[in-house]
Amino acid sequence: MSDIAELKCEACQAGAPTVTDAELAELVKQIPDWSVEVREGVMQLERVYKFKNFKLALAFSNKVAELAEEEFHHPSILTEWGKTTITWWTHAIGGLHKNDFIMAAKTDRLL
Ligand SMILES: C[C@H](O)[C@H](O)[C@H]1CNC2=NC(N)=NC(=O)C2=N1
Repeated sequence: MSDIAELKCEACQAGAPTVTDAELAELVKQIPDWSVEVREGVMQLERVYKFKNFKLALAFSNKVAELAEEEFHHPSILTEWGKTTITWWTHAIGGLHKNDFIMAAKTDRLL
């Protein structure tokens, strides 16, 4: 499979399908450091990035925020001392769209 970090997010509206189980199984292979979580019935992608202090964690959070604005797809970003937790899902469809996997792969590239 080609590198999904090279793809752009596509427009996604309510009614678009969430990824199928087969698609999920293929896509997660490209983002091995991410875990799939289910919160209140909503499937999400999550990764915790570790840093040496708060300032470095915040700098990374800000880079992710810039990426989110570029692609107009936005994560949950939790900045703490020494770590940033990024969570991707697609609010409009209450689950995972290919966009979320693209953004997870792009987030990894910001490190
Ligand atoms: C109005 C606008 O299209 C929506 O709020 C966009 C913006 N960013 C988004 N980000 C994410 N992660 N999911 C969405 O459904 C989403 N929708």
